[in-house]
Amino acid sequence: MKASGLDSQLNAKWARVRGRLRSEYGEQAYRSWLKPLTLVGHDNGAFKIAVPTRFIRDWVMQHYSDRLRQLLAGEVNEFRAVEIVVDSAKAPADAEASQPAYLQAAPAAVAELPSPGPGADDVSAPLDPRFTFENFVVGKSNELAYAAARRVAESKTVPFNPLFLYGGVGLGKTHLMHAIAWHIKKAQPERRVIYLSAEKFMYQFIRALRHKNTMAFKEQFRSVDVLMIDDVQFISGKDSTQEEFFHTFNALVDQNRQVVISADKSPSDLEGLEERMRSRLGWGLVADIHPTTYELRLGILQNKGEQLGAEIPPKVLEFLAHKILSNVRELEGALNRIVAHATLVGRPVTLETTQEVLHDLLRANDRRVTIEEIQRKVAEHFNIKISEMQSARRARAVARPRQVAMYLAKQLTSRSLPEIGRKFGGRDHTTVMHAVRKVEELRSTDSSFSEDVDLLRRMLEA
Ligand SMILES: Nc1ncnc2c1ncn2[C@@H]1O[C@H](COP(=O)(O)OP(=O)(O)OP(=O)(O)O)[C@@H](O)[C@H]1O
Repeated sequence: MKASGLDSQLNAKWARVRGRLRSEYGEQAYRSWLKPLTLVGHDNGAFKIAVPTRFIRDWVMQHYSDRLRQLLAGEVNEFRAVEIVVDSAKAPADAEASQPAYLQAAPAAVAELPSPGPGADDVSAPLDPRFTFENFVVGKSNELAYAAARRVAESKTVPFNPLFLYGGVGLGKTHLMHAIAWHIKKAQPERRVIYLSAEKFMYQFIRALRHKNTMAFKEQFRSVDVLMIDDVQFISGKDSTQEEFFHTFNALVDQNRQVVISADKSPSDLEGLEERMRSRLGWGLVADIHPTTYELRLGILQNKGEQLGAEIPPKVLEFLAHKILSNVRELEGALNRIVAHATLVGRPVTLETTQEVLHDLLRANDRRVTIEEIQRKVAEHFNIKISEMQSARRARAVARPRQVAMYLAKQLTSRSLPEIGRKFGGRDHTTVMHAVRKVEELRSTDSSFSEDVDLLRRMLEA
């Protein structure tokens, strides 16, 4: 296979394919996953493409390889196959400087900072023993965050820096951070890990200022191998703490120490944060946790039910997964309540007792949103006529918003697929199912689309 000196015609075709991927998947997905692809060989329709890490290869194979194949086949008549290989030396040379930090080769020197002072463990908040990878249920909405967290925990070097996890309340950010800490403590006990909330970071900093021992404060943080700060939105707007955090962050990243951050919004949406800070936070891997799907909620309930060792009829679990959509914390709370009640009164858990015990929670979770409201908001947002929600037109400009509305109807109401289909011009339930899948797929590959959908959801839930 010819590995170098690809002819200019082929290079132009490859550039076109990359351009298409970029416009189809959006800037963020492109920068994170597709830009690192380098065409290294071509032989009679067989393409060889190099990526710098195994993680990227697996992700590309899973999410983009079909489209990549289609695009290459569209460019080259004799197209036969595409092979993706890992070659760390093949990170695109011209892009080195502008690449996300996690794609750049890790500097060899990691021992320039002094060894951790005795106080490093004091600042770290206690870890919840239940928050491990083993206890984390993975679904579509959290698979990227999970994979990235695992990668950080298992890697001996720094795969991406920082890892920025974000998502709504109670969706598992803290759980994943603790899981990283537990894993590192077990597998690499020599590495010093600090985990704390941004609030606690702020408190420690202010205390150090008051006691005039900011040097010791700085030392504590700057001498760790892995620093994890939870709920970083709390330091936005607090200028001096933000400044200190920024210095600490930079010092650690420059020394190739791992930083993991969580927040309720993406770096670009965090308010009250300085621009340089915002941009630096987004340099590594930004992984969002979406609201849960029904399948994930059911999986979590089954898992948790087993842990509790309680006999809970599957119907009850399905009922809860349908009804409690707010977040995982509330879902767990509901399960604990019905199990506690059953134990106290010495009677088995049934659908009736569940409804009785949880009537307040169920009422709060009852869907107020109607399908009509969803259709109206979505039509407004995409600037199409509301009648297009029922129309038979298939042009993408109307079909996509319609699919988004179907998806939201499934997420935000307790209507069945056939019922939803009927409200969209008498469509079949398989059409609704297809729409839901399509939107989920697009959400995982196109961050701006995903943000649009989240925005609509928030507006409808408000
Ligand atoms: N995928 C999951 N599998 C199992 N448990 C989960 C999952 N996601 C969340 N949980 C559980 O839900 C609860 C809330 O999660 P967690 O505290 O990590 O949320 P969070 O995103 O950090 O929320 P907050 O924004 O309030 O800090 C925890 O008990 C956690 O174990």
